[in-house]
Amino acid sequence: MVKIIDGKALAKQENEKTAHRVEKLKQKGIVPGLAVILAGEDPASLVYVRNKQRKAEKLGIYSIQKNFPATVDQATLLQTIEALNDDPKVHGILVQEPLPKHLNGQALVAAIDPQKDVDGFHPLNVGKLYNHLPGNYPVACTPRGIITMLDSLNFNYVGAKVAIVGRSILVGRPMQALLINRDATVTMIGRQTPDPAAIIKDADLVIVATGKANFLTASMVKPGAVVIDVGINRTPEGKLVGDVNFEQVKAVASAITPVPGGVGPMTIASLMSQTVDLAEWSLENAKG
Ligand SMILES: NC(=O)C1=CN([C@@H]2O[C@H](COP(=O)(O)OP(=O)(O)OC[C@H]3O[C@@H](n4cnc5c(N)ncnc54)[C@H](OP(=O)(O)O)[C@@H]3O)[C@@H](O)[C@H]2O)C=CC1
Ligand SMILES: Nc1nc(=O)c2c([nH]1)NC[C@@H]1CN(c3ccc(C(=O)N[C@@H](CCC(=O)O)C(=O)O)cc3)C=[N+]21
Ligand SMILES: [Mg+2]
Repeated sequence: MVKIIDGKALAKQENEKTAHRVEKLKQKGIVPGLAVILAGEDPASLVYVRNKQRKAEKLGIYSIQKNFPATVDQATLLQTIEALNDDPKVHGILVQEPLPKHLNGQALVAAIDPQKDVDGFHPLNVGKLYNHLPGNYPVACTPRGIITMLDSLNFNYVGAKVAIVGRSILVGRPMQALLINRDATVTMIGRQTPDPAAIIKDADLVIVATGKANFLTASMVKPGAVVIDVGINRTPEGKLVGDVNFEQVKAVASAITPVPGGVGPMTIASLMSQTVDLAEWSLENAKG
């Protein structure tokens, strides 16, 4: 029997812990704060923004939303980031991806104080993760949430063959780092990869983050593999679907995440807990 990995239930568990940690910080006079910068109207970003606003409010996290039209210029966004870097009420800053093409997203992320980089996208934090350095630093929320899901299955990382489809800074690359740091053998797949089907068919764990509905079909998957679906796509009818043909693949996989109710809620839970991490670390730094 296939196990449907319940992202909503796992997220609820994590959110309860987060709410408790928020309470403890409040007793010390600190309210964890999260600032989100959005330029334009990417549909997946709008889903994300709506859900995390709601969750932050529920958990007692102070949240600020900075919305700009798609025509906003780089200097305005840089000024916004600098003001948030200097705002003591803000512990986490996030710039929504994707950004309109005329903007330099890398430069914006590099302008975020690395200690407020709640997405873990700043080059300093990416470098720490990639080098498997010890210590406290933020890591990308979606891969962090996926690790929580895999841990819940007692997934055996050591020696596991993993195929990751998609190589973005948001998902694929940090996912690769977290998995190689756990001694998995990871193959990255992009548009130019020759014979991706053969690589995927050999994998014990398949993680799909392409933004292409129905990318992964049953015949591509090794029987008993674990399948993680990161994709968020809207059908013409307005339904939310992932990158995996869920009905087909669940007949072959040993465990699979649904969309909605899989990776998405875990991403939000990771974002909330990491906002609290940053607030706690800033308190430790202030003491030390
Ligand atoms: N549920 C959640 O919490 C989150 C969901 N998402 C969703 O996940 C999806 C991916 O997002 P993101 O990582 O930002 O995506 P990007 O659009 O930045 O990257 C897509 C990646 O997929 C690869 N790709 C696309 N088509 C194919 C193909 N046919 N064969 C092989 N590789 C392909 C691209 O390859 P190449 O590099 O060669 O161009 C690229 O690396 C989106 O639907 C997004 O909305 C994203 C973040 C969080
Ligand atoms: N800097 C940055 N960091 C991100 O992590 C980031 C981003 N930009 N841009 C957009 C993508 C997309 N993303 C989602 C997170 C949660 C849901 C989510 O809550 N999904 C619910 C949707 C439920 C519903 O509302 O129907 C689910 O899958 O169950 C969706 C999408 C994060 N992203
Ligand atoms: Mg400053």
